[in-house]
Amino acid sequence: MKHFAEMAREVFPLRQSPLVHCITNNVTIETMANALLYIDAQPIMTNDIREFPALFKQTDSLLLNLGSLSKERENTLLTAAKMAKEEKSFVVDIVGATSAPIAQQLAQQLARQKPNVLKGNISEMRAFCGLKTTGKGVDSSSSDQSEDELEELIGALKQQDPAVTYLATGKKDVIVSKKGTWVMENGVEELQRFIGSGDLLGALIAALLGEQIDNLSAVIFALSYLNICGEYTSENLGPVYGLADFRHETLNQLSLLKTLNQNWFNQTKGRKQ
Ligand SMILES: Nc1ncnc2c1ncn2[C@@H]1O[C@H](COP(=O)(O)OP(=O)(O)O)[C@@H](O)[C@H]1O
Ligand SMILES: Cc1ncsc1CCOP(=O)(O)O
Ligand SMILES: [Mg+2]
Repeated sequence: MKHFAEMAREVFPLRQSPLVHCITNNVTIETMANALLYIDAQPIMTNDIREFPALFKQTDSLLLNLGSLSKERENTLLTAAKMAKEEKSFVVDIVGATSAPIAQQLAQQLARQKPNVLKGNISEMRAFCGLKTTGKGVDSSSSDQSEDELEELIGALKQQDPAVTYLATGKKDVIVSKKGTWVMENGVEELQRFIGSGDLLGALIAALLGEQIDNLSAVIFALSYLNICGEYTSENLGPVYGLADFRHETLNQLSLLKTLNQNWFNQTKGRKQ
């Protein structure tokens, strides 16, 4: 992790205020837009494909999130991915691939457009690889996260297109890229108990790609930053707190940690396999 530790101080605060175009679900769209502002990026949430040619000239990266899909958004996501292919950095977040066969199929189609990063929670990523999963709805299950299941997932991700960097989130997070495999261990359990933590992570990765940070580093820094914000929150809120306060304070930390503790990356726990 030494290489990343040296780089970390250069990453946050962001210098270029990247404009991130997000095509995303209706549930977490506002949380995602604010999270981008809190880390000094700029969001634009546009679904209208007529706007894309002009918009693509301005944006630095693109996020495609498959949650709360509709036929119209499916078309929008495919159009954007085809335009982005080899032209613009983009992240695909396969929300719902565990439970919705159409999202699962769309995830495969979008993967063929070679996103920089394809992510989901561990159950969604198991579904993407064709492995059995006990995940339901948009959440992962704990039984998909045993050491054996994680090893199986890592093996399956290594069989996927090596042009793409893969992130599977959960208690432990798995990153598979052509540069190697990492297992990361930051975060607190409450992060999976507010809606949008996974979604905003996808947007943070896209923001770092928009700063021309390489795929693997963008994943490691965005993931570690969010999870360490969650850890700070849990430590600072006291022994008893409600989940709404946890959510609020974690979002606050997104805006604070980068300036209050420039050595935040030293708290990263993880290893290359
Ligand atoms: N049990 C957990 N312990 C620590 N961190 C977690 C846990 N579950 C999820 N996280 C973290 O919360 C964030 C969102 O992950 P997850 O809940 O898996 O995504 P999603 O919202 O897409 O289902 C990630 O940064 C992940 O590392
Ligand atoms: C509840 C819900 N339903 C469709 S999308 C969505 C939000 C999912 O957010 P996340 O993937 O960050 O948990
Ligand atoms: Mg979630």
